[in-house]
Amino acid sequence: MSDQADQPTGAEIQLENVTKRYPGSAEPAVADVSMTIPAGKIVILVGPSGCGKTTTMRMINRLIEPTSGRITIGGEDVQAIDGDRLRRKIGYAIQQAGLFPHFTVAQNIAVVPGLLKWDRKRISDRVDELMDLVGLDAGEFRDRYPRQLSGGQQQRVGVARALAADPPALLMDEPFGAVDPITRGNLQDELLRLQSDLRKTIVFVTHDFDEAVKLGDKIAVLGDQSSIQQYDTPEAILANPANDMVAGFVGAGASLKQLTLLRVRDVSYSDNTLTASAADTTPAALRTRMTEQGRTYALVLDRRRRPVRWVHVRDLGAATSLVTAGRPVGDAVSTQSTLQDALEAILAEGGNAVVTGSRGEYVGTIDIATVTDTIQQLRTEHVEAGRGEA
Ligand SMILES: Nc1ncnc2c1ncn2[C@@H]1O[C@H](COP(=O)(O)OP(=O)(O)OP(=O)(O)O)[C@@H](O)[C@H]1O
Repeated sequence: MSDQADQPTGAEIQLENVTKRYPGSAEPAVADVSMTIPAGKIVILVGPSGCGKTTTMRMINRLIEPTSGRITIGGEDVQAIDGDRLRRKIGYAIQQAGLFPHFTVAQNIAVVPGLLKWDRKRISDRVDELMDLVGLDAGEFRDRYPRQLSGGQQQRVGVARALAADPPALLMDEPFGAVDPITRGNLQDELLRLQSDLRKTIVFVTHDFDEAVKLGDKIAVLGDQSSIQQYDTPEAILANPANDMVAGFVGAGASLKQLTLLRVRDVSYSDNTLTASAADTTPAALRTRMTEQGRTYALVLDRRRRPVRWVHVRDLGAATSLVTAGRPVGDAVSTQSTLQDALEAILAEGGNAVVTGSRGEYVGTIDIATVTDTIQQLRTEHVEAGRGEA
């Protein structure tokens, strides 16, 4: 949780009556859009294909020049900011990372610092610092080329590159659009973790409403020509879509989507599973403990208390070691995971999913009843909120 006293390092962005008319097009791509993007918040632009999300975003860093209207960052008109300063103020990350294929990871991250003519030592230190920040080992990845990285690793480099000059604002255009759903979930979690420290102003474009709900402090649902259909918190949009178009976007299962707003740490998961250390416990000793305590299942942990195997008491009679007894732990969730991720893990595991802490250590288990109770509670709150408004 971020401290209330934390000052955002981000700067407010304002769009005032911004219009973009591409040459030769009868209709503007973006028509008279005004919105305020608060400092230090993540604002998501979501809407159907072709509605003008990318055009709106790119006018902020002047990759596209508006036909009319005004855009300010930290109160300063972007038209008055020269190219170097604009790059220092606004980082940019795009789908498929957009890395230069013939540059190494380090050279890719160093692009903006290089343009800003930082000295070599400062650039090199910054590259190491950023790689660490986005969870890439500098020793291993610094000198690799983009093609030698997975999609998720490329996206991490893209985010590091966007952050290189420590800009107060970041523009992210479907940055996680091209990776598999699991990597995407991890990258989203990491962005939230980064943001809780960095508190940049982030404008994030996506097609995916679930991603918007998970990441956004506020969501702008856009219609044709970037017309703002609703601009509010995810909670408010899910609970009260402003019109049919927004309702269509929210789609079915609004209460399930609310599971992306809650984290495992917010609910009361249980921590009374019987655990045993694989290194120090024999199968026979564990069996005795389980029988004494009337337990059917136990969780085997490694030396660092990370969950490794589920064992049924029946598995232990013939087992020679806890390292191989029972079955491996499948999908685990962390305390930072959303309840939606937890639900998926519970379904995949067919019962309880293990909850781990920040170093992967066992902290508890979560089951389907915890999730259904939470959905029930959210429903009741909404019904009451709806009555309050009527
Ligand atoms: N360079 C251009 N010249 C002419 N028209 C353009 C140009 N770029 C975009 N457009 C048009 O402007 C409209 C908005 O495009 P934009 O890329 O901003 O939408 P988007 O919401 O980001 O779409 P998507 O989600 O498919 O990426 C579309 O109708 C598109 O065809």
